[in-house]
Amino acid sequence: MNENIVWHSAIIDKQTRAQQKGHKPLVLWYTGLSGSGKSTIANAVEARLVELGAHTYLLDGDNIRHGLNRGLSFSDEDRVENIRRIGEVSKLFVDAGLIVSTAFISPFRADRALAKSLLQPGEFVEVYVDTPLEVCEKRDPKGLYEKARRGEIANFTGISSAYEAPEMPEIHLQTASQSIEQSVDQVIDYLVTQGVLKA
Ligand SMILES: Nc1ncnc2c1ncn2[C@@H]1O[C@H](COP(=O)(O)OS(=O)(=O)O)[C@@H](OP(=O)(O)O)[C@H]1O
Ligand SMILES: Nc1ncnc2c1ncn2[C@@H]1O[C@H](COP(=O)(O)OP(=O)(O)O)[C@@H](O)[C@H]1O
Repeated sequence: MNENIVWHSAIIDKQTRAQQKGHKPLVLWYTGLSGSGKSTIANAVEARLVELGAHTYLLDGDNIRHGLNRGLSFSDEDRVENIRRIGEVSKLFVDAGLIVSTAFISPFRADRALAKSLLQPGEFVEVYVDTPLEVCEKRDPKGLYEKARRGEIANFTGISSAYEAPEMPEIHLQTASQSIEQSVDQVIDYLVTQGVLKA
């Protein structure tokens, strides 16, 4: 880091912005295999949050890889960098007072821990979208599992690249046995219980 770059404190801080918005800022960090339901659930939760008057922003893996993280591959090294940047961007959006949702596979525990370490206690809510590989593969919404099985995609998560499941997620969604609506309710209930939102 350049020693001539000095951190500048702002007059308007996170607390002030949170007060203005009427809810606590935090990140809902969805993690799970491709096709587990991260985007679907994160979008549905965000829609519910907006109905409840919350100020939100959604960072979605596929979209971010078209812009900010264009050029990063699916090697372990590039996934680490992908998630490091998303952690930093999430921190900025939390600082802006928003309820941020991130929908990335984020397969490695150490990288999720790094993202968590950038935030204050309670601001990083790990949402494990726990869907067995067989179910994801059956859904195969983008046809990627079929391609990966044919050997047309290298380093595919769950097949030829590792996924390290969360050990103590704040929210555990089991989409093989619960509907999208039930998952949305579970996330919203958690936020109400934690005093992030008013019921
Ligand atoms: N090799 C390989 N492995 C896994 N996923 C692949 C791969 N190649 C492309 N895709 C598509 O990219 C999406 C995952 O991107 P992420 O940025 O979330 O991945 S990661 O967090 O860096 O591991 C993932 O999107 P989701 O299905 O929404 O998870 C896939 O559509
Ligand atoms: N109970 C469920 N919860 C979440 N998604 C489900 C469920 N049942 C079926 N699906 C479908 O599974 C697919 C999940 O895809 P997506 O949300 O893109 O996952 P991801 O972002 O994790 O890759 C969607 O087509 C969704 O409609």
